[in-house]
Amino acid sequence: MSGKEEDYVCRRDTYSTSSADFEYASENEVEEQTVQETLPRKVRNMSFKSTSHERSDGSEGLSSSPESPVTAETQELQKQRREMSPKAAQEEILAQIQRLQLKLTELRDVENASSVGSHHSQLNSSSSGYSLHRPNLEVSVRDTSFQQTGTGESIVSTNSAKVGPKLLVVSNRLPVTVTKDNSGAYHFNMSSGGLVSALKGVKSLMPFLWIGWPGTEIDPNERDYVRNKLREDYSCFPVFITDEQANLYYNGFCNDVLWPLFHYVPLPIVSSDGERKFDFKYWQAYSAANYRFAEAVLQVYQDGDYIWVQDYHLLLLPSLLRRRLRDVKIGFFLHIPFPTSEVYRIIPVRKELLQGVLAADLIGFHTYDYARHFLSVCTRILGLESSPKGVNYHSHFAHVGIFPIGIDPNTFHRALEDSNVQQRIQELHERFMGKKVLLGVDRLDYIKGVPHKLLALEWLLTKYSEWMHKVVLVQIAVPTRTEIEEYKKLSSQTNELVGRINGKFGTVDHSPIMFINQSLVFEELVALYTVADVAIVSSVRDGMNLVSYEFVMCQQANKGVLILSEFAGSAQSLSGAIRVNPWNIEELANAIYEAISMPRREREIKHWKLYRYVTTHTAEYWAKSFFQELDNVVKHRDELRLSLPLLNLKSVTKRMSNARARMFLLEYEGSLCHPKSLAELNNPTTTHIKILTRLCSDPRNIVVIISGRSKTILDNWFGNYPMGLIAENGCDLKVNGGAEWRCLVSSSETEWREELLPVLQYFTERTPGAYIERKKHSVTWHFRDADPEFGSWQANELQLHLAELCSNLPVEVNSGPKHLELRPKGVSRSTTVEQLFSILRDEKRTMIDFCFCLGVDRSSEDLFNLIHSLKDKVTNDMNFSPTMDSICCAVGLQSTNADAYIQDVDGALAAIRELSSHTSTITVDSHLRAHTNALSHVHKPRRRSSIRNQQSLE
Ligand SMILES: O=P(O)(O)OC[C@H]1O[C@H](O[C@H]2O[C@H](CO)[C@@H](O)[C@H](O)[C@H]2O)[C@H](O)[C@@H](O)[C@@H]1O
Ligand SMILES: O=c1ccn([C@@H]2O[C@H](COP(=O)(O)OP(=O)(O)O)[C@@H](O)[C@H]2O)c(=O)[nH]1
Repeated sequence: MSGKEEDYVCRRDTYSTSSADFEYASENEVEEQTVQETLPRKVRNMSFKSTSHERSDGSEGLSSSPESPVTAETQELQKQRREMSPKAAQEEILAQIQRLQLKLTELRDVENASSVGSHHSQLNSSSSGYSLHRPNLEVSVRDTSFQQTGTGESIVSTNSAKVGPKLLVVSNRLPVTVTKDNSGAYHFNMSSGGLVSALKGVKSLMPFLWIGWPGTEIDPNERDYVRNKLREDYSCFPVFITDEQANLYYNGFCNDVLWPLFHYVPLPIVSSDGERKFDFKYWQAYSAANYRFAEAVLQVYQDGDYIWVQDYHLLLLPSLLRRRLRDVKIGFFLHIPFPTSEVYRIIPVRKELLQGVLAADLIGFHTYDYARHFLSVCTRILGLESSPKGVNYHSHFAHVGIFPIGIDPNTFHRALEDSNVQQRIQELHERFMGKKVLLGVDRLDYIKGVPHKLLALEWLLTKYSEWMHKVVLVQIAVPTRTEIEEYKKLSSQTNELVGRINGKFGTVDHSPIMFINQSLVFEELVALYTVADVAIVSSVRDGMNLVSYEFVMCQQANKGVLILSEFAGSAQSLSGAIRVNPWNIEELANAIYEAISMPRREREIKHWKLYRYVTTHTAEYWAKSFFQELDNVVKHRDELRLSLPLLNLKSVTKRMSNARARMFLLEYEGSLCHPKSLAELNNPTTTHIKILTRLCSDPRNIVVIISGRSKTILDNWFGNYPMGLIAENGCDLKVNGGAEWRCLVSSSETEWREELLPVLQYFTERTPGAYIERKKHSVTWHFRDADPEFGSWQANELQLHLAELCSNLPVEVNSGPKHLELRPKGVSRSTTVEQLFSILRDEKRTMIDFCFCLGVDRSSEDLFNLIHSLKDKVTNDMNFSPTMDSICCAVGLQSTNADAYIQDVDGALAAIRELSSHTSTITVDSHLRAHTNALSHVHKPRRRSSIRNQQSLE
């Protein structure tokens, strides 16, 4: 196992995973590996595909699949069973049954897997964050009912009838807190949090199930009871996590790594105990916990269900689900800020997290800024093209949307009508008579800016001393995450400040700060919201901040003023607030002064503005908008898939086998290998040569490689093999097997170079990372290695300049992925392919009756069009059989003229491999020997993996 694999595979004593799901290989590694090589050793040795996992506790987990799945463990297990209690032994047997059941499913799945999806999904499980393939657990997840075992854990039944689709909401915590008292009895308390009320509206649309952690470790023997109770009484489905695991995952990774960084708080490199702050054990626990959640979802998922994943605790979950359920509808909502790329890039596992969430169909944020940062991060960190609508990643479009959450106004209306609340309001009015009440309601979290608020009060009381005995700050500081060092520090710092200010400005009759370091019951909170004159939200970052909304709901009578930090998400919606920068203590103090001195009329106007917003943009509205958008994007996705299906290899090979002369037009960079700006980095690997030479070895096949590189480079790469070559995107052509290149550029004018090169040079000097590739006929300006945003921006500028300059020159500007190309007018890949066909005709070669064309999505449109048009006129052309068949296949899902698509480069390579295996292999060995010799000149120094591949071939 490589060091990399070790990093991602969780410790066996807590949770072990096969690396098929958690392995992240670099592009180069993947490119050089064969399908078999990319699979972990354990899986490679098996006669069937496995994506399964094994947990040491043996419960619920998907099993791993050793070489002899049933017998290898048997002796050891039997021995263990003899030593176990009867109950534990029964549980063990049941877990075994479940494992076998899943294995059966996998075997059936493999049997059915014949499309390219299933082939290249094996490649993809390591090459990308997620891959699209058929659900391995399709049979087992079809059912939502559980068979009671009577003794241990439930096992999943496979045979119940399917009901209509349901919504599965997945969040870290269930809305029900489960506790166990000293007598061993369980208690279930439903919370009335924001998400609970938000989802009320969606509940009316379809059946609903909430999946999450019950907040405590549940004894395995009692899990069935807890699960059934939650399911029946609360529509909840628990994800069981041990306390140790929860500590590492929730406190360690979620709240001590992701939370601070997403809120712009830098990570210290070491904690106070001298441990690394970002420790891989936290990441492993996070991955393992996400995997646990995926298992739980798969147990209750049925085809057609919608899955809505909530928040930063579960960033990996969309990809874990997508791997198993290709067509699943997944929404993801981030409740906290998404930071700028300069902060996000600090996270050591930044790519993995992005790849995880990008498998969702819709990713929602509270504000435009968060969405903008996310898109920018996708471009900068993963090098993906993004638009305001979303990001395309491995042929899956992740839509991005802005959905500011709200609250449930009715909850507050009802509370305010409650006579107990009214009585409490009365009491508080009397208690604070003659004073202005400032209110702060925060968890005692460093993001909430509580010290900022206290310092501002201190400033106010110093500067406007007339208010010294007339204002009181009621600060609710709900203890939170008290095990974490930073929270402990904040708590003592806050206590000190409160003591100092109360000591400085307090009297026997009056303390300026009433500090309540505990959570309040809802009724008390509503009463406080109602009597307050000013609410101060001074967060230094806050995803949204619901407190600001709740205060507004309770201020219909008083028309109090809201002071709101511009760093809270709600500041972007609540324009009736006084918006402040909490870091500017004086500004905050002045805002408090302005608020307590504000005339009623002005307060009324501001309040109505706020009230209108809060009562229309409710939690229910938020949930419904998100859900409707999810439904729309998924419908659109499915329509697109229908119009451009995934390449069906079985059908291609069948159609190919009927043909006597086949043409394979294969674009090289972008289709068969990941594009790089420097040609030297894109040498074909041994795997490429092996596959392509095998394809060429069949006398019925004509293989043509198409590239933008020069003929010298193509000769270096492929010159030793009987392939046709098209260089400089059509400028030079070498017909299969021939030694000579034909030049297809008619104009010999080259003066344009002198005129245009200085312009390219000018932009290159001003675009770090950009470079000019000069070729015989054409020139390419590459910006792949430049800053993605700046590079695109410069490319647009350059294109405008060039377009103007080229209008009277025999050259045209073509824009391609991460490059601009200056090519003589009238020459293109399609014109050259057309020429090739006519050369073949003139040379009276066999009539082509099958053509397979592979190209990168949009940039190959002209080629696909040509093939379609040639196909249309086959009957008039002697070069084609009257029955010529053709398939245009795009690598990527954006092409409009292709007949089918392949997800990515790895999939394309796997597909060509498959096609090559349907050819004669008589001459493959001699070609390979030639390649090995050729490589010894081309590949210096050799990369480790290419040497390894070569050795395995030799
Ligand atoms: O205590 P936790 O379980 O770790 O959760 C912390 C809080 O998370 C949620 O707040 C976040 O979402 C809110 C609604 O979208 C948003 O207003 C806030 O800015 C986010 O931090 C949750 O709503 C809180 O109850 C939790 O305390
Ligand atoms: O004693 C308290 C104080 C606050 N809250 C609730 O906690 C939530 C805080 O949400 P917000 O979005 O403002 O901040 P978060 O704590 O989620 O970061 C609000 O709904 C408050 O009503 C509560 O339940 N008990």
